[in-house]
Amino acid sequence: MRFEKLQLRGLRCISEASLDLSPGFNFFAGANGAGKTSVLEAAFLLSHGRSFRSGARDALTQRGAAGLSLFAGIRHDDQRLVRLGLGREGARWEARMDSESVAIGQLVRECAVVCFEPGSHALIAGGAEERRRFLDWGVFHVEHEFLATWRRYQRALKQRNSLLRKSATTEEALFEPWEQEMARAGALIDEWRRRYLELLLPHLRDQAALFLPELGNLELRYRPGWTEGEELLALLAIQRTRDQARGHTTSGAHRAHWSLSFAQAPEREHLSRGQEKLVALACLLAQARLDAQIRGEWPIVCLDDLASELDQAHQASVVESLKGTPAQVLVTGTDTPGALERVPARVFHVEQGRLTPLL
Ligand SMILES: Nc1ncnc2c1ncn2[C@@H]1O[C@H](COP(=O)(O)OP(=O)(O)OP(=O)(O)O)[C@@H](O)[C@H]1O
Repeated sequence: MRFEKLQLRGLRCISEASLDLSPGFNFFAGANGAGKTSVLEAAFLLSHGRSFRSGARDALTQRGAAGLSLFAGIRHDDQRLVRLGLGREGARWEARMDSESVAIGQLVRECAVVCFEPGSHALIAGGAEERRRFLDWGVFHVEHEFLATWRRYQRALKQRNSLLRKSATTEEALFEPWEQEMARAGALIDEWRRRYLELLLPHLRDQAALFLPELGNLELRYRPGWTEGEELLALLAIQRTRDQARGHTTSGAHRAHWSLSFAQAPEREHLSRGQEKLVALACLLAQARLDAQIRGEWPIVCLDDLASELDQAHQASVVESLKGTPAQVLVTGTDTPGALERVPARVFHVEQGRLTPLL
């Protein structure tokens, strides 16, 4: 899939921009603070319903503007054109698809963007939640029932946590309905996550061998969030008193985690910061390849500030590996990365929130 058109209004320093994008490489060049990352942020908002930057959502809307609005014309590989809109006024978000009002989940399903940006190394260096989010975004795009199941699970978890805090007893009749729901939904989520990671692993190994051959064989470890082989329902009942003392549910799909290790770097601490970034990039591109394999079309790939994140050899190998695919790629940088000089790209000059196509 690709953005044919991307329009931004009132996003950070961008008052108004309308971009006709190339189906291949697009490069956004400009000085620090010019607004390059904001373009990728717009793509990410449409595909995730949130920004990749931390901080208040209010900061997304241009200072002094009443709201922000994003519009994308997405051309799928089967030539279907879908018009997506996402707007925010005050604290309220509104999503539209082909002029109809839709839930954000529906918008996000239509738009798949994989984004490598300076914060991406948190996927490796950060906590389990970052990796769970990455995993769940992938599962969400391939398992249609995932979102509804995940919401059911979250609702039951919230209810159980609230009972743990408010109730003086751990009475079966109070807890059991929510625990049943957590166990049912949790088993499905676990099954989908396992299946997804199994499919992801060969792509991960290929990408890691390309970017980090010196680290040797890659292994993936997954834990469901409760003792392997035990029934979640039984475990929740046993752990009620302990959970009550802690004030929250300590086992379940919300505690799942996965990690990677390499023959030459068995622990995360054995990786340099640059290697962490490369492993994160390998994960993201593996996810893009798996998405393409399952859904039959490549997601859009965004690479923020590529030249300052990776050394030249790795920049070249990223560009080289994407050049051979039908992916639309959006890259930003203060200067054109050497690797991009050898591929045809549409270039946009970005200056103080204004975007001008150059080629
Ligand atoms: N709510 C806002 N209203 C107006 N301007 C904002 C708002 N939030 C951020 N900005 C400004 O918008 C710009 C954001 O730029 P962005 O992060 O997209 O720049 P960039 O070109 O990627 O920069 P760098 O190369 O430094 O990463 C900055 O100049 C910032 O000060």
